[in-house]
Amino acid sequence: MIKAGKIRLFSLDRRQILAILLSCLATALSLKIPLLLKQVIDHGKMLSRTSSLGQIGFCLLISSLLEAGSQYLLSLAGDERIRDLRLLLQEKLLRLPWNYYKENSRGSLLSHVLNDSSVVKDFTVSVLPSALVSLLTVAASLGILLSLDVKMTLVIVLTFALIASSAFPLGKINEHFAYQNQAKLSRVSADLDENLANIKLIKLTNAQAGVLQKFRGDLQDLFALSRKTDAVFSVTGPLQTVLTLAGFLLILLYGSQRLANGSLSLGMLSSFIMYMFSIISPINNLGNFYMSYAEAQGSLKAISDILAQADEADPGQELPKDASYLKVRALTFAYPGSQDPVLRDLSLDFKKGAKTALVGPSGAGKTTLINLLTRLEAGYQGQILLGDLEAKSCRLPAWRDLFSVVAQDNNIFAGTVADNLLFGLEKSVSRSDMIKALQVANLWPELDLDTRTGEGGWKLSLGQSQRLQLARAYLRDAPCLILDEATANLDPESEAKVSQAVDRIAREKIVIIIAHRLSTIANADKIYFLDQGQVQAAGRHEELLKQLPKYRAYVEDQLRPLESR
Ligand SMILES: Nc1ncnc2c1ncn2[C@@H]1O[C@H](COP(=O)(O)OP(=O)(O)OP(=O)(O)O)[C@@H](O)[C@H]1O
Repeated sequence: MIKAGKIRLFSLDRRQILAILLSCLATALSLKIPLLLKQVIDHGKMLSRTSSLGQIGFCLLISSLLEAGSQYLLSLAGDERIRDLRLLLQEKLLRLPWNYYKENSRGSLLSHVLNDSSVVKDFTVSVLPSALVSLLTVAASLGILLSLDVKMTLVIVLTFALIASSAFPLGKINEHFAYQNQAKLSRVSADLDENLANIKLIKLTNAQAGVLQKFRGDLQDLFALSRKTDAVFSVTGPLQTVLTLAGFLLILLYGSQRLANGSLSLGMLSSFIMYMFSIISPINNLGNFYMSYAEAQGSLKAISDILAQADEADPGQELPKDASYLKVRALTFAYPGSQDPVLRDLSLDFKKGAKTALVGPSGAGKTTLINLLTRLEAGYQGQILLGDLEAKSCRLPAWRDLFSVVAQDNNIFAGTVADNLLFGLEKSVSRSDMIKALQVANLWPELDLDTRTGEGGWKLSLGQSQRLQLARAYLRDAPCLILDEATANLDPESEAKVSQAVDRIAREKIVIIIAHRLSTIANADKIYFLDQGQVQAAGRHEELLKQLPKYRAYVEDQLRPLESR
């Protein structure tokens, strides 16, 4: 299992080392073949010829088997490596603060988890082992060649030095392209994700043409880059072939001259040519190594950047058993990078068995307050207290267990109604418990446990999706229920069903409602009227109507028909 901070490009596990050893053995056997061939050619005796041919066959067979074993082990190591890397990234992504997701697009994160991990895996389990084996192959071949004939060996080294020097500048160009390619691929992935996530908006605003144009632009950028890479590759291949052939001819010319003056046997020349061919591919591997290394370094950097991010703070203090009183004292908060606080010096009390409504115009800071209470946002001044315990000092999962949130935005995911009910629950829940939850939320028998909800709850009506969230909240049974009322108007029947469900689930709980509907506001035990990040007044609806003209104006504004606002 890979650990964060332990991802290195130059690290080999035991399985990879074994695979490299097998591959080296296979190479050693195959390097013996040209020598055996030399014997077959140079020694006329049939007996020696047959036994050498037999040995060649044996070497071929065993080296193929060893190579197959090595490949299997490396593939297995690769499969494990990519599984572990992706898991590590997903674990990390689940622990990062919520703010991180506001700054980084989902598409590029997807690209890091899927593509970059694959590049890193390829390097560590394929490129690196094969470069090591190549290096050993080249060194061993040159050793054998030197022992056979120094001058011929020097001609071969000279030839390959020539080939390598031509490949190096092309490798440098490719390295530059590899970096750009990763960045552009991540942008394409980000755009694609955004387009799919906003498909409804795209359709309703007829934005297909604009969206397609932007996406085409991204693809065109990627295409332009691929074209350059293709151009370099199309030169690299033939150039290497021509240079290799030229080298081959040089060796053949020099060899035939030596053959003519009797200083080299035909068998020796044949084995030299065979050795030359056997080191072409390892030398190419070594030539491409730097480019793959540069690409893998880019991917590793993207992965390491994610892994180096600080997790959500989780100090570790357990919660008191009595979770009946939530207090906010002198709370001030500004979003990161902003000097202007969106909440200023707020003090509020939320009690068990009471419905507290947060009311106020758009942008007043209601959602921000909820995000601070649930610790999605951090970095506030002042205090958020459960009893006498400060939120910041509590274990984060335990703190989040305090809340069930019924949100306006899409908190339903693709699956069945039952999948959605059970989401995040660790306790075992029977089918009859789930049906009870649907009944409490006024959803039974309207929806069945096996009804499919569609991506983001698209197959459900707004009222159904709210009631399904309420049913989930019922099963979760957290001490504090937070309701962000949908601004979209529900029809009176749905609204009545939702309010009945809330009343059933909210008994004996701290209930906090971001309230938009007059019926909810009027029904609340206490209302905090927020404006510009401050509590303007607190009390029951009738009291606030009398006390605060601004509140009265707000309520009248809420009641006025939309077209006259
Ligand atoms: N991530 C963010 N970064 C910077 N500013 C933000 C961020 N999220 C919200 N804000 C700002 O904080 C202020 C309060 O926003 P908030 O969403 O809490 O208001 P609200 O009362 O819930 O509004 P609404 O009723 O429209 O949902 C707004 O001015 C908003 O622009």
